[in-house]
Amino acid sequence: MIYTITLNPSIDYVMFTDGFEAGALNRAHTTYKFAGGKGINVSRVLKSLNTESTVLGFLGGFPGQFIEDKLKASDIQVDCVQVESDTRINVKLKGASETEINAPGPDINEENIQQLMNKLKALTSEDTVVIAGSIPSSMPADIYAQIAELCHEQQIKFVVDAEKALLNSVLPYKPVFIKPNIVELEEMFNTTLTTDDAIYEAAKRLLHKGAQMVFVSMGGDGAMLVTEERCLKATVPKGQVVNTVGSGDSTVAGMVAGLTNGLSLTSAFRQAIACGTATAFTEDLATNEEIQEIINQIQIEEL
Ligand SMILES: Nc1ncnc2c1ncn2[C@@H]1O[C@H](COP(=O)(O)OP(=O)(O)O)[C@@H](O)[C@H]1O
Ligand SMILES: O=P(O)(O)OC[C@H]1O[C@](O)(COP(=O)(O)O)[C@@H](O)[C@@H]1O
Repeated sequence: MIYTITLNPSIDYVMFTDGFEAGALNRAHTTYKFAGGKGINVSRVLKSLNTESTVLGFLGGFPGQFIEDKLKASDIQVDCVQVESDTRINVKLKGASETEINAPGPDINEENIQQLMNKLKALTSEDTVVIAGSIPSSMPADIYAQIAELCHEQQIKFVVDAEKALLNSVLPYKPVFIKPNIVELEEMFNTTLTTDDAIYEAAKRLLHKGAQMVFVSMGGDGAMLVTEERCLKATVPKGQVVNTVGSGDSTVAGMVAGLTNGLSLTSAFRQAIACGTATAFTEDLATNEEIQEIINQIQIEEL
């Protein structure tokens, strides 16, 4: 079974305006409320790819209930720890450009953390864990390392999509892959990376620190997948970008589903990119139909 862990889920409140102006009264013409947070998005796209997963993490209050109801309505299994304070609501403003405001998240206490760790202790080498997204400020900064260490000890395959410090903390435990976007990769090395060679070299350094594969997503510029032996570069088709929220998570889902379902590395990577781009071109996360429509337009070259 695939388990996604979202330590800090969110309702994503997406507001489309005709032009967003800071400091002015803006009116939205269309709004959506989505069950969000990185691991949850991964589970939602896995479902579209006909791949089962269970959502783990913390949910609280009416936003937590909304998320649980939405996931269950989509026939996605949920086994979250219930917490006292409210799950956050993140605001995504769509005007001429995209503006996001992500909230810090609820209070999570030691008992809540233990409840989650106990669930993870039941997993085995047959399972895959995806840990993704920020941590509420009330949680210990080494929680990713703690989960990664547990996965390593129990031979559970695991994948990580999070910011710099969290990514760095899991490398010694050998994640199957990590997915920094290009900005996060630059932050990890405190430099700008403007050529394929520079991105490849940075990814290689993360392999040497313990990652089995590094998946660098680059928005409309596609992505690069670096392993010890191979370097694949994906180019995406041009299209109407509608809402890129969840694009990165969609790539993680496409890759995890591909690896789990026995696709070749190239096919898994192509599927991952198709998921990311199909999501960027639609309001919500991509459907299977939208992914299949685009998959043959994804170019993969071996560098
Ligand atoms: N403007 C875009 N045009 C086409 N595809 C996009 C665009 N933005 C994102 N994507 C797709 O989504 C993937 C992940 O996007 P990215 O912005 O790098 O991730 P994250 O959301 O983690 O920052 C990209 O590799 C690409 O496949
Ligand atoms: O946990 P973080 O880093 O605050 O990110 C949470 C946000 O990221 C998302 O999971 C989208 O992530 P991506 O656009 O990187 O795929 C939203 O659903 C959510 O609001």
